[in-house]
Amino acid sequence: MIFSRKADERLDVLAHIVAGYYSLDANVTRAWCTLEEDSLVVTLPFCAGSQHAVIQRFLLKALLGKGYDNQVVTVRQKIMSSHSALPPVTNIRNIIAVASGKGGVGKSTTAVNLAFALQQEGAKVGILDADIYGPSIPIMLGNPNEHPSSTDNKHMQPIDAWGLVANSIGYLVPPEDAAVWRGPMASRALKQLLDETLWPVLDYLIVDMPPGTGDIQLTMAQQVPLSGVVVVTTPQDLALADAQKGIAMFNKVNVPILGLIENMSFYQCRSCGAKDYIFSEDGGKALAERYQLPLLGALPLDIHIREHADSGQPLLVESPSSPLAQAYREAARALSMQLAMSSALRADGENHIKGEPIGIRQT
Ligand SMILES: Nc1ncnc2c1ncn2[C@@H]1O[C@H](COP(=O)(O)OP(=O)(O)OP(=O)(O)O)[C@@H](O)[C@H]1O
Repeated sequence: MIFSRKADERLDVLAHIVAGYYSLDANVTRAWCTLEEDSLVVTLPFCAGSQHAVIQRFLLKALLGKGYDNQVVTVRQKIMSSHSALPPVTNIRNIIAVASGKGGVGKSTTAVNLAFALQQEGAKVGILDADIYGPSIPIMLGNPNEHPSSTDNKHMQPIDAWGLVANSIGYLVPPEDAAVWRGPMASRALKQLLDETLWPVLDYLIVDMPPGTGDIQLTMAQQVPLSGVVVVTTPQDLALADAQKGIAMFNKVNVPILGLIENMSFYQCRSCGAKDYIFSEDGGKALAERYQLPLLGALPLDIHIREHADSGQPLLVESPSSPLAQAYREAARALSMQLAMSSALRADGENHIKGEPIGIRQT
């Protein structure tokens, strides 16, 4: 009895420290704190693998400050399935759409880099190219000539690319074929890509949506059991106006908007380091404030981002320690945390998770 009261006290103290670290309520973080043997364990419901050691050091120091010395603290993470209005897809815990109101703002580039960033934070990640009319994911993953294999002519094995799994209409038909499809055919193709791919167990499937807010996008948003959406915009007025239409569209179909990513926020001169706000300044921040949405990240207009996308050598794989890779990982952590904090868990638990993750390398 005395032991369990002492253990509870220790867990309460730990929960308060974790709450302080993440600016959350201790009622929330208390559920993350458990005792295993005599070790304190913090299980984060979001991915932040690169931060576990930092958090552990912080917790040990804070515990010591409260008179708890010689503690053993373990930090780990476990990502759960969040609620979506539609039935889940087998083996996928969370489906996150990356959308933009306007074309060419860097939606696909952001989707690919966020997918790798989530993976580097310890999540199992897949990417689905829903941009049926202009699939660019195969080029960005450096494997445009691959085709998914099938043993029963019904289901496809996703393409394994740098530890992610991926599928895209670009792996299946020549671009000129898909370009002439009408809306219902494009929507059907997306649904088939989603349902007929043999996804391994994934914490996140990132869906690169087609740009715009027309009927096709609306139908797609209604067909896919989305846990949430990230809206990519540049700070420019024109892009912001279209991003607002995107926000309105997802609100209409009750898909939670997890936040905004401002792409091409600024350009930093490589010689003198001066920043130029080519597409205007702080537009994404102002939009986020107006809609009370988190600004999950702001990425510069940078030649390396373009070069890696074009060459099919992903930035986060090739230069994982670069400041750009760090900025994407920071945005990925914010996204993962936002999803975990803002959505309810699936009421039916994890019945749709049918096995162990397969074929995915950990970085
Ligand atoms: N932050 C950035 N810095 C430099 N170039 C970028 C950046 N983001 C995207 N690009 C480049 O801008 C172009 C458009 O990017 P991308 O294809 O990702 O946009 P999109 O919004 O998905 O376009 P679409 O509307 O065609 O789907 C690409 O050449 C890409 O390499």
